[in-house]
This record gives sequence, C-alpha cells and structure tokens, in this order.
Amino acid sequence: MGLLQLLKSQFLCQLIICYVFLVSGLIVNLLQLCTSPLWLVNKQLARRVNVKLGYCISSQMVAALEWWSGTECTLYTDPQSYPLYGNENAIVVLNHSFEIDFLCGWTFCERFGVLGSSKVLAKEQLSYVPIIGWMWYFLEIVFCKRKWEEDRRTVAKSLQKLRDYPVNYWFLLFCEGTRFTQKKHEISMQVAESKGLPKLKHHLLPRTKGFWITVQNLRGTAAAVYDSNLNFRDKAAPTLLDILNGKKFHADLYVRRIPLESIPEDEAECGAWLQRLYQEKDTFQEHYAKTGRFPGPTVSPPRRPWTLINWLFWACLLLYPLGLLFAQLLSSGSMLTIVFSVALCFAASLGVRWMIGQTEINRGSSYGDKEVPLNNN
Ligand SMILES: CCCCC/C=C\C/C=C\CCCCCCCC(=O)SCCNC(=O)CCNC(=O)[C@H](O)C(C)(C)COP(=O)(O)OP(=O)(O)OC[C@H]1O[C@@H](n2cnc3c(N)ncnc32)[C@H](O)[C@@H]1OP(=O)(O)O
Ligand SMILES: CCCCCCCCCCCCCCCCCC(=O)OC[C@@H](O)COP(=O)(O)O
Repeated sequence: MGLLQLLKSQFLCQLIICYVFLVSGLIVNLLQLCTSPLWLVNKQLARRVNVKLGYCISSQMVAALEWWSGTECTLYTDPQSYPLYGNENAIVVLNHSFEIDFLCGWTFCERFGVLGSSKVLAKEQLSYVPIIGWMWYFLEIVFCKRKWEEDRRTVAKSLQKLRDYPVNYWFLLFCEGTRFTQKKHEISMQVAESKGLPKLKHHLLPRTKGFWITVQNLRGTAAAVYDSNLNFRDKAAPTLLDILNGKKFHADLYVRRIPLESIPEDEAECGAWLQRLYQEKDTFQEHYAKTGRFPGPTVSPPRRPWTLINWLFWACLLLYPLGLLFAQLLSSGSMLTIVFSVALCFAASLGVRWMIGQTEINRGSSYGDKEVPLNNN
C-alpha cells in the first residue's frame, strides 16, 4: 500500500471529510431555508439560487468519488448524441444494482454541467435524511410513497411544476423501484412469468407506472430518454465506505439517446415499450458480463475542478474554527466540557453512519421482496 493510500484509509482524514460535509451541509440547508421569502417574490431566481446551493452539497460527494477515491468514468455513447448531453432536459433510466449508482449518476451530471439541477423520482423516506433530503426539498425533487393510489396524483403534480424549470436538468428514474437482490429478483421474475413477459437476468422487472406518468408530464419539456446502464470493471460492487476509504474504481456507463416523441402516449403501450427497453438493457448487461465492455465507441468526459474547489473552500472555512475550538477545549482543562465535546462528536459520527446506511443494500427496504398473488394472466 502506497503512502497516499495509507493516508486515505486513516480514520482522521475520513473524519475531516465528514465534518466538512456535515457542517457545510447544515449551513447550506439554513441558507436554503432563508430563500423561502424569495420564492414568493421571484420563483425563477429562487430556483437558480437553490441550484447553486444544492451544488455546494452534492459536489462534495462527487469530489470524494472523483478526487479522493480517484474513480474513473468511461462513457459509451453515440458521438452524434454527445453534444446534446447537458444542453436539453432529459429523463434518465438507469439500472439499480449498486450502492453508489446515484453517486456515479451525479458524477456524469457534474461533467455535463447539470449537477445542481439534477432530479429524481425518489422514495419518500429519503426526504427525511438530513442535509441531502432537506436539500432535495428546495430542489423540487419528486418523492413517491410507492403506493400508486397516492402517487398518481402527487407525482403528477410535482412533475407539472418542473415544466418551467429555468435550467436544464436530468430526471433520474430507477424503474426497478428498488435495488437488486437475489430474493427481489426471484419474486419479480415470478411476476414476469405471470404476465407472460420474458425473464430478465440482470434487472428486476420494471415498474411501468412511474415511467409513464413521468413521460406524460414532461412531454414537450424533456427532449429525450437517456437509456443508461452502469457497471464497474472487474465485477466490483463499490460502497460509499469504500469511496471514503479512498479506494479507486472504474465505472462504465452506456447511454442511448431516445427521442421522447418515439415513446407511445397510451399507458399500456408505453408500459409495453418500457418492458422491451428492459429486455434490451438486459442484453447490454449480458454483453458486459461476457466481454467486460459495452458496445460502441467510448469517451471519457474529463472531471472538472469545481467540485474540488468547492470542497477546498468549505474546508478552509470550517477547519480553522475547528482547530481554534479544539485548542481552547484542551487549554480549558474542564473535564465536563471535554466529555460533552466527545459525546457530541460521537453522536455526529453515529448520525453520519446512519446516513451512509441509507445507501446500503443490506439495509434496504422490503419493497418487492414479498410474494404477490399471481393472478395477472
Ligand atoms: C446518465 C447518468 C445518470 C444521471 C443521473 C441523474 C440525476 C441524478 C439525480 C439524483 C441522484 C440521487 C438518486 C437518489 C436515488 C433514490 C432512488 C429511489 O428512491 S428509487 C425508489 C423510488 N422510485 C421508484 O420506485 C420509481 C419506479 N417505481 C414506479 O414507477 C412505481 O410504479 C410507482 C409510481 C412508485 C408506484 O409504485 P406501486 O408499487 O404503488 O405500483 P406498481 O405499479 O409499481 O405496482 C403494481 C404493479 O406492479 C406489479 N408488481 C408487483 N410486484 C412486482 C414486482 N416484485 N416486480 C415488478 N412488478 C411487480 C403488479 O403486478 C402491478 O402490475 P400492473 O401495473 O400490471 O397492475
Ligand atoms: C463528502 C462525502 C461525505 C460523506 C459522508 C456522509 C455521507 C452521507 C450520505 C448520505 C447519502 C444519502 C443519499 C441517499 C441516496 C440513496 C440512493 C438510493 O440508492 O436509494 C435507494 C432507493 O433507490 C431504493 O431503496 P430500496 O428499496 O432499495 O431500499
């Protein structure tokens, strides 16, 4: 292990990264809250300000991936579509098998200049996660309960609000609805069988309603669907803790641009279209499993310095007062203050660990792992 790698694996370094993330995140959340009156006066300006503020938070996690862990990203895509990325609104359909797939998604957003404004159809539970969930509230992220009776109205309403968003965005949809586990895969393939659909090897059966409602509500606003497949070289399955430990990975992303006009408007036809898309996605994943690459030409969009500059800014701002506080604490000699400070640090570490836990598949929800009565034929 090299010296740099040894340094990256040190708990103290990780503690510093988490401290900067936690404190700057809460400051940004507070600033976002302060924009509330602006929404009433100038909504488009409030949105633009929140995009910048959101960037201050999400780009720190991207910086951890790009600069701290040094993870590399290769994009497999058609060169004619490449110039459009970042210059139009798009719906991104991505496979959902990795704990850091959202972070890799963010990295690509960053490289095409849409990180601050990126959107997702997310499960409601994530809106309660401090910093990220609170940030999402001001970025007008669409939350769902994964209960169609309620979601069909609330999701459509939130999507309608995005029609006049003042900056380009990518709207991410994990149509599988939950992360891939062996058990969820078996159950969803039983559902596929009962619906007379071909079995998928690398994906869960997609849930079609969220896709249909998104396409219908963003028609005329989003120009295309970016069908995307993510994999890591050497069959790696990185975790957020790996990234904090500074471990390097290589992500491969395959993106096909599909004009939105080519997607059927009718709900049933649109659902069937999505099922066919997932059958194709499955063949791309199989191709990757066999050959270690996706079909077609590659580009490696370069990482930009802004994520690092943003992190350095917050680190300079927040580490100096921490140092002063630490020195004062030691010189005060008060046992009570020291014990209180240690307890506070311990509580903060537990909080961060809980947040990281939200990304872990083995702590994931039970959505999709219950047997369903198979009477859909
Ligand atoms: C290019 C690089 C990437 C760029 C990245 C861009 C942006 C980044 C932005 C942010 C990054 C942060 C990411 C955070 C990630 C958070 C993601 C999540 O939270 S994923 C979970 C939430 N999202 C979804 O669930 C979306 C997909 N779900 C749906 O669309 C659902 O339909 C729904 C709208 C949520 C409603 O769900 P509900 O369960 O109520 O209804 P369903 O229609 O799905 O279910 C009934 C239907 O399904 C059949 N069924 C039953 N069991 C199963 C099963 N196990 N598998 C499949 N299908 C099943 C059942 O028979 C019914 O069928 P039918 O429709 O025929 O009646
Ligand atoms: C700078 C770096 C500092 C890092 C330290 C702190 C990190 C805290 C990170 C908190 C991140 C919270 C964002 C969570 C995004 C999780 C995305 C996700 O993948 O959700 C799962 C859902 O799709 C489906 O859920 P399941 O049904 O599988 O259950």
